[in-house]
Amino acid sequence: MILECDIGNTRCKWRVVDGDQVVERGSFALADGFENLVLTSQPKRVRVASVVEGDNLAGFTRFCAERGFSPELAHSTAESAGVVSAYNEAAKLGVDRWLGAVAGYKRIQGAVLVIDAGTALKADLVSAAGQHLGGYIAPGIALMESSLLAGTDKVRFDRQDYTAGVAFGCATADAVNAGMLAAQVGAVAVAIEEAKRRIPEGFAILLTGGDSVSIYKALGEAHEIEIVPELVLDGLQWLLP
Ligand SMILES: Nc1ncnc2c1ncn2[C@@H]1O[C@H](COP(=O)(O)OP(=O)(O)O)[C@@H](O)[C@H]1O
Ligand SMILES: CC(C)(COP(=O)(O)O)[C@@H](O)C(=O)NCCC(=O)O
Ligand SMILES: [K+]
Repeated sequence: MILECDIGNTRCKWRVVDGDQVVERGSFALADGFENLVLTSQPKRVRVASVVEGDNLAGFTRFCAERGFSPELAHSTAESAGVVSAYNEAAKLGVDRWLGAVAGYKRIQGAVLVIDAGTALKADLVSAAGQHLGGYIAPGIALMESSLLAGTDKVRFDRQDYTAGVAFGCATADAVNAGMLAAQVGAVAVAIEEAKRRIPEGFAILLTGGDSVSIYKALGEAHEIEIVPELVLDGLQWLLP
């Protein structure tokens, strides 16, 4: 059995796999600490994707040390499992993006656009030949909200008090939430247009990350998109076989 962890800037998503069976899974906010990762199974290996480091990984290091785990950390490389990085400095590509690109390419076995809506909104395009063609990094919904709050005096509202969707808002909460969602959906729509320009023959679109469902709903039915909640975790088997 293997414990797999996807440690993002906001949340840790984890599961224990036994071959291709998922034995247990969970997620928690990083700020709440790794005492929230409660295992009932006894994994022998730990594979990790982390985009945080230093003090922010201290809780995870302690979690592993207390259980005698020697975690194996995935890294972005110039080539993995038939996918070639677009980055000149391949190690600088976020490992979550690299895992998503590799897992997406393996899943589709062809050209794929991977959208990951987490702390940041990411897009990554891979060609049918496995060439990564680069991508986007933009603030995600929660980062947009915190930057609006930090940079203004009067954008203040009750977090609960809004209607979901991109309809024009007639109160601050609605205007902000619709505007942020529109920005996400707009970036995804432009990513799809840019991907069409690069790969006119066509490509699959995969969507993952904590905000994937709200973006999926707001995108409408113009695009055929598959939501794959654990795409980053799926990539670990290819980088750390
Ligand atoms: N249960 C939840 N707790 C916190 N955030 C959630 C939850 N479900 C969805 N979200 C949304 O998902 C985002 C985090 O997505 P995620 O893919 O886990 O990010 P990251 O990998 O960057 O930590 C949050 O900003 C929030 O908008
Ligand atoms: C862009 C990211 C911050 C996204 O992190 P996340 O939203 O998953 O928490 C992460 O992929 C990262 O740290 N990337 C390094 C820069 C790059 O990919 O070019
Ligand atoms: K992530």
